[in-house]
Amino acid sequence: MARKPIIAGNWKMNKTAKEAKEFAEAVKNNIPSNSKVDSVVGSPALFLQELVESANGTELKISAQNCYFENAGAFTGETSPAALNDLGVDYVIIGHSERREYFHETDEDINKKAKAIFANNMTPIFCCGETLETYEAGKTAEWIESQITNGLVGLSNEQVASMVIAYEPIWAIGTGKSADANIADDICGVVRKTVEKLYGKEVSESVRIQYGGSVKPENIAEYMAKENVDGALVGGASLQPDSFLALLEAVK
Ligand SMILES: O=C(CO)COP(=O)(O)O
Repeated sequence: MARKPIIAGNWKMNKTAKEAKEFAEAVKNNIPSNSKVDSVVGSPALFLQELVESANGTELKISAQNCYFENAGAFTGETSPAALNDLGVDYVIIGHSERREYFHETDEDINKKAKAIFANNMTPIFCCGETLETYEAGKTAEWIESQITNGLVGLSNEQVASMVIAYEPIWAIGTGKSADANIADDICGVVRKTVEKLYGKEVSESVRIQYGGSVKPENIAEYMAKENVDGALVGGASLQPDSFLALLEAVK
């Protein structure tokens, strides 16, 4: 079964409401309408409602960048997955290395979030990736295996088959130092093998795996040409409409 490419922008903590709206207006009707690629924008929670309304009926899908694992209650400052689903959000990015590092999220938290996202009919974009130290020590494969094993525990075959996993080496995020496409393919292959070991071949052939880390319009084609890379999770180069659209156009 051919996997449909998926390009997701991760705006991180950027833009104002006005800028977010301008982006959606500029992009939503210019997405290649051949359905060759799923196009997603990951926005701060503040602008999700505006973006969902603006993108309604178009090819542009909207993602949150995080959520909590409970639907409601005394959790000051958190975002409810039930409320995200109610807004019309389709995807939620979880386990980004910035959240793991600055907000101390553990594999266990991320696993609970994955379950809560599925329970609320949305799709997780589950991030994994290693530090430069782990990479240089030659321990990337075992690190990724452990993040996947712990992060996906208890999910059903059907859920894992339908989700998106983003491999983002921390040393390539926002550094301009992207991982070589062969390295990205190798580690995305480790992700797929790990999924196969845990959930079987049918699931591993369905799950979509993105590479992330200094992807831009000029280099995205190199990654997309690789067997195990089904898309990209893009930070800086997803912020401007022209650049975001160029990423989509580059997917053949
Ligand atoms: O962290 C990333 C996307 O989630 C990658 O960010 P950059 O594309 O800015 O390197």
